[in-house]
Amino acid sequence: MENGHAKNRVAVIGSGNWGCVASRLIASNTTKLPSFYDEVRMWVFEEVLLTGNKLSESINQVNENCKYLPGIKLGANVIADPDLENAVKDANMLVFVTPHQFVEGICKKLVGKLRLGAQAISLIKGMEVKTEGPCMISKLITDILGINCCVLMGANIASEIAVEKFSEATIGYKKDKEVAIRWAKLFTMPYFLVSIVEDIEGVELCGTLKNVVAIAAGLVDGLDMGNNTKAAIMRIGLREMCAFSKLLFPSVRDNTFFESCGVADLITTCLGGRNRRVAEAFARNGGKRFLV
Ligand SMILES: NC(=O)C1=CN([C@@H]2O[C@H](COP(=O)(O)OP(=O)(O)OC[C@H]3O[C@@H](n4cnc5c(N)ncnc54)[C@H](O)[C@@H]3O)[C@@H](O)[C@H]2O)C=CC1
Ligand SMILES: O=C(CO)COP(=O)(O)O
Repeated sequence: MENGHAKNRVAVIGSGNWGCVASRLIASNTTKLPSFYDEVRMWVFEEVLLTGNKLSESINQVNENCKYLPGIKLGANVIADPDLENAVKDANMLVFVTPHQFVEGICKKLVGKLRLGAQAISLIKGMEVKTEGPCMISKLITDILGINCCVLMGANIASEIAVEKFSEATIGYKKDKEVAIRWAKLFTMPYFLVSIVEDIEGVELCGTLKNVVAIAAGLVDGLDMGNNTKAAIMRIGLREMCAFSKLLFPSVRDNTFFESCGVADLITTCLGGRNRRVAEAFARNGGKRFLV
């Protein structure tokens, strides 16, 4: 019990590289925090592995996601569940961490299936671009499901956090600070420090737009243009991220760009992210498509 409230139960929607690492972080904390049930249900988009086994069954057998995060134990209290409705039905704290293009479909399947008073957080870096204009993923979740949704973004290359190398993250929230603090408690570890800022749009736009800059940085690498050019791309990119964010949401704060979600995520993704790697490979391949 915390402040007279019932215990919290967490479900994670997504089980890719970051989804598994986030589940591992959360599961480590739920066993220590009395205000949370230990068990963390992790929804798995079911796939059949080359061995013929189902991914969800394999995760539960070896406590590892051999496809998206091989070699890392998730914690015995992480239960993989391929049934979306079953995975979320008892949870009051929902963590969305899938590639952005699947969120709308997932949310539509969950309408009317959630616990009353459920809260969400999105770890998804991306946005939906609709004919009416761009729509942030947290807003999509709120609009479809009618629930409050925070965001967690930051310099968070999942494979590094999986082996407990130090990093920071930023939670963006709208008005409800108490809920943001509850999310921060759930994610914080000695090697994963989380701050909260009341600028949900700023935080989420940082996590989305830095990917565009990282693609440019990867092209610079692929064309062997050097570190000075890459630094210039990052500096100009950060300035453009800030200007574009304020054009979309005038409430976005300058300080947000100095949090982990801003300049730090921009740097780590331009150095080591998958967006950078794909762009470098594209440039080295003479600008032609290639198989990964
Ligand atoms: N990997 C990383 O280092 C980080 C990733 N992120 C963000 O987290 C989000 C999720 O990325 P990852 O966990 O890395 O995923 P991933 O890129 O490792 O894996 C893709 C996931 O999508 C699932 N999937 C495939 N088809 C699907 C469908 N039709 N419906 C639903 N799910 C389907 C796969 O089963 C797999 O779980 C993305 O928005 C990414 O930008 C954020 C921070 C770090
Ligand atoms: O968001 C990330 C690090 O914070 C990971 O970026 P990539 O998806 O480009 O690997």
